[in-house]
Amino acid sequence: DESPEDVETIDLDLGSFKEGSRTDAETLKREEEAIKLDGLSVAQMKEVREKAEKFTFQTEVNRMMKLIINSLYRNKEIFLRELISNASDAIDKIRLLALTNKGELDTNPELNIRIKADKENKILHIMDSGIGMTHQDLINNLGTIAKSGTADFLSKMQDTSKTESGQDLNDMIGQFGVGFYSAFLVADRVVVTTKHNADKQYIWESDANSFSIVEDPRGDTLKRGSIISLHLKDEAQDFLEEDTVRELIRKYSQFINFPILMWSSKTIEEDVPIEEDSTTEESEKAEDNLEDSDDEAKVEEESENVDKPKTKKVSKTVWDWQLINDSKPIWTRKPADVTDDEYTEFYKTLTKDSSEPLTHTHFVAEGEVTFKSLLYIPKVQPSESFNRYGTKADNIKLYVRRVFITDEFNDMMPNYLNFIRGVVDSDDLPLNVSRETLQQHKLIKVIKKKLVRKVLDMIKKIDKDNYSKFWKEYSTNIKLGIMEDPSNRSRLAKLLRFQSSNGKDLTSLAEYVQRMKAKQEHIFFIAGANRAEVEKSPFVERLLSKGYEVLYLVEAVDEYCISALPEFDGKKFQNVAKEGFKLNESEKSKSRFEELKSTFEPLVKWLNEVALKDKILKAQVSERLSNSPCALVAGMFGWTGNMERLALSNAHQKSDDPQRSYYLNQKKTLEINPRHPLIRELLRRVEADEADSTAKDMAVMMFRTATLRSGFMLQETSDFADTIEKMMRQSLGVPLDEQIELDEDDEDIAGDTGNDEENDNLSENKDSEDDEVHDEL
Ligand SMILES: Nc1ncnc2c1ncn2[C@@H]1O[C@H](COP(=O)(O)OP(=O)(O)OP(=O)(O)O)[C@@H](O)[C@H]1O
Repeated sequence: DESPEDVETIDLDLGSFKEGSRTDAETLKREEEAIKLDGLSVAQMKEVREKAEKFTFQTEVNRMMKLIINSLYRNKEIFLRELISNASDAIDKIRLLALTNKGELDTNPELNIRIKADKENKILHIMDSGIGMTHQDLINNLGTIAKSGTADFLSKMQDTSKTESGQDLNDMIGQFGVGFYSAFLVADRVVVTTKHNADKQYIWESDANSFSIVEDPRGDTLKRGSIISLHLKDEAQDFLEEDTVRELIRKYSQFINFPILMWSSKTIEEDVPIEEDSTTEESEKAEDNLEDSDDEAKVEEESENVDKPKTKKVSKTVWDWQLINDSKPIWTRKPADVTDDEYTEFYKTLTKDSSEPLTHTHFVAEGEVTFKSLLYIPKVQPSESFNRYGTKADNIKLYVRRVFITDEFNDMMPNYLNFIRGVVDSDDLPLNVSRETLQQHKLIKVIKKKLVRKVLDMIKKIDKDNYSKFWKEYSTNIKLGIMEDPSNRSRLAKLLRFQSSNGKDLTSLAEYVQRMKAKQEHIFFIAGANRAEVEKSPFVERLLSKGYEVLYLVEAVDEYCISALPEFDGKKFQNVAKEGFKLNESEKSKSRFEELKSTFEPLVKWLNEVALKDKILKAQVSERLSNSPCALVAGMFGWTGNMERLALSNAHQKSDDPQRSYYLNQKKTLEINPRHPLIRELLRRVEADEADSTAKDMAVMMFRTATLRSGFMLQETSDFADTIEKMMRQSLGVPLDEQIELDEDDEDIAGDTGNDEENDNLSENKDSEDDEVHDEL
């Protein structure tokens, strides 16, 4: 329903800028004044400083300032990215307000960001016509840290003792951006002049130790917006150079959606009339306009037409606001016109990630709602992502008709896809409603649904090499998706990869199905802690020896994930550690199996009714075992040993949770291997004498080893150990009744064998069992 080629080009209707259009002398003058704070007379300046209210920074800000000021951070240039990004946010804010109250823009209808270097005074000014700050905003925003990003930054700093080394700090400054305060990377004094529609114009000033605020004695010169004026440190003078600044804007801020203008000089050629007798005067005048001495003045005589006044061409330097960026949003451009580099650079600006993305998709969706979108998959997701799973993530920016609305609709993506970064822009959503109303809008639901489809599509298209990188990073997300998003289950299932008995490489389910044997009906899998364990599990023995492929599910989430997946490509899944296992074999082997079943009927009956009566759900002859004598099989809806292990290690589960104890105490089926000599011997003994006590002991022993081998937790460990020790006595020829030698000193505590200490944490009904131990010994 959508082809990227259809992305149409739309011009920004707000905030567009035509070079050379800013010639209005009065506006320029106003800006000049505002920019030149230092242009205040000495007397004015003194008065301003005396009147100013003094403030101290919040402790956290102080700490951050110290870190920033003293940092050896090399990449100081990011300050410009941060300030431009703040300026852009401020313009976004006023534009958003203007959607519901048009009058807000009247105070200053032009929306742009301007940069001006004042070489003489060593000040770099960053101006915006954004929302501005009220007196209270200045205190709140530029004196405290509110945003989570910065708070995270500080807490990380605290966590890492290594930060003294500088290296980690470097990484962190880069990663977190640190916002406004990064101004102090390059400036020792920062002055913010600002005008908000709801307040007067103020001057905020700080030397990084404290700050002051005062009403601007010049009154309202800005009309609306802010100027951040950086008094550059000696070592940061390079940021006054036009070329340096222009390069930085291109590098970090080329995708800002508002015009960024720079006060720049350029050399133009001008025709200047030559008046016979005033030539010298003219060239002097031209000379006056030239700021640089290397400008040449060329004179061309116009010889042909004598009637026309003679002119000469003069190159001169003129200053004007020059547009630096292409503020047409990248997602509104045709994909064919956007280079890979541009996609990467946009991603970096969007995310502050320093590496390139794994992949992206750029599309326009049509139908019930039309929208354009550009989505990315980062190479890695933050390591703490799963700890914050399900909490809000502001990774998708929503625009309506190129106007930034919010990145706080935190459910634009389902939880399992909240690593996706990008933008969505629709013309079909209403602009003049509150965000809350918008969030409930029915079209938002449609957009969300389509976004998920497009993301899954993008993932499907990742090539083989990159897919393994993707899988390494995001496999758990996809598996959680299977559990959480039934409507996309089959799409997600195609993305799954598992280890398998087929080889070392991961396999997709489709590949598994292709390799299935002719009569094989099920996709076989076993779940466990790791490959080595599941490979040796009794449950896979016979399958493997008969050449069936078994999927090895060795991640914690795997077994839950597959339980949520009823089938793939019409094939049901069979957990080989659970009941219901059948091999679809030839008639001959079927009848042989029936024979075995009847042969072993007496043993099965005896196990069920005598030897293991209270321990197992039932005993039965196994189809799956080949080397092990027996195995313990979970019920169709019960927990396998793997599930049990996971449930017990899950810190969130309470030990008195009724569901948990229900599962833990569920009895399992004991499967016996009719081909195994131990089982055959047991059958022989039981047939000879149902009351054979050794046979009974051995049956209990087999049940317990099967419990362990099948990955379950053994409840009666102490008893188990005692039985083994008893068998050890027998093998070594030590009489069962031979007593433990006692030290003379120990005699008074002879009753205490010390046994319980070893088994303390394992034994559930320790007391009663210890009593038994004493009796036997
Ligand atoms: N040019 C500006 N115009 C209006 N308000 C601004 C401007 N610059 C900063 N602010 C205000 O100061 C606040 C603090 O800015 P800062 O850059 O430290 O953090 P942030 O932008 O909120 O977070 P981050 O930079 O981590 O995205 C901003 O949230 C904003 O309210």
